[in-house]
Amino acid sequence: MSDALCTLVEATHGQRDADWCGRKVLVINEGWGSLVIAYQGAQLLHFAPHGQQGWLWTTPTPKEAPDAIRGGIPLCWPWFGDADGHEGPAHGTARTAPWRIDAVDEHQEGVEVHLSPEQRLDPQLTPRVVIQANAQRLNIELITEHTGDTPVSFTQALHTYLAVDQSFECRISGLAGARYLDKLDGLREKDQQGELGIRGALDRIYHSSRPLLLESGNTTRRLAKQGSDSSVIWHPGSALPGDVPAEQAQRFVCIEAACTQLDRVWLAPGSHHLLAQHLSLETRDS
Ligand SMILES: O=P(O)(O)OC[C@H]1O[C@H](O)[C@H](O)[C@@H](O)[C@@H]1O
Repeated sequence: MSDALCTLVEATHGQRDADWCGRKVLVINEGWGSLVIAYQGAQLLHFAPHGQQGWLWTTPTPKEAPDAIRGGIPLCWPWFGDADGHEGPAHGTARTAPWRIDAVDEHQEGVEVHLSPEQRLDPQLTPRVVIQANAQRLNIELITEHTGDTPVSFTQALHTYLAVDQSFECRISGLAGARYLDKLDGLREKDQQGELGIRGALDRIYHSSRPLLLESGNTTRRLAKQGSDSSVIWHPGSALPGDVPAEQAQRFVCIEAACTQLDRVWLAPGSHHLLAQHLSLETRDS
């Protein structure tokens, strides 16, 4: 966890709003653990069960608000990747928009937080987010309701940045045999041979709905998902974006639960779609 986020969490007992790098954030620090959510983009920036290191990575040097924050779980909505015929930035408008917190339901074992955008982000689609956290797991749901009149399709992602010891020593299992589009090779279609070891720059869209295991050092994390047939794996390698300091280059890997050009979501008026990612620690007998 970045020093500034760490200081915020340590200075919090219970729940409060605070400022992080010019952005309003909700900080919760309870017996079960801690989390930090930015009102910008409904972006979860930090989650840790009590006594554990943070599970997510967030840059200590974000661009100025309201530019997108690199880290935690950015929402790519209502499109993933390039503007895809829309007018607007890569990965959509949700991650830079102001959101409001509709409810914080705290209980002995954990917390559930509900968020919705302050303004309409799409003419027909309305998103909301539910984050559930406790000492064992983190669940995030991005629910899209069709509140318009005509069928519409969209793409999206929960663009999760996982904190790791050494990016280029990580292994991701659960993708063996899956087809993928290699974004670093002109979107060529390829087959994953064996398990995936991250050893350099990687930008791939796997056609897969399976749960994945991320092994980093002595820790194995399980990432399951719902409502998603695309798993995006991304690390920039040595071509670091400007908001990633060199010493942080090996501290993260992105494993994204997505709906992409491989599995666009079609919604009829009055229907909804639920995209979810579930993170937990893998133990030997689980
Ligand atoms: O820099 P961003 O807009 O946050 O995008 C970061 C990355 O997100 C995804 O993982 C895409 O597959 C990548 O192509 C992109 O570079």
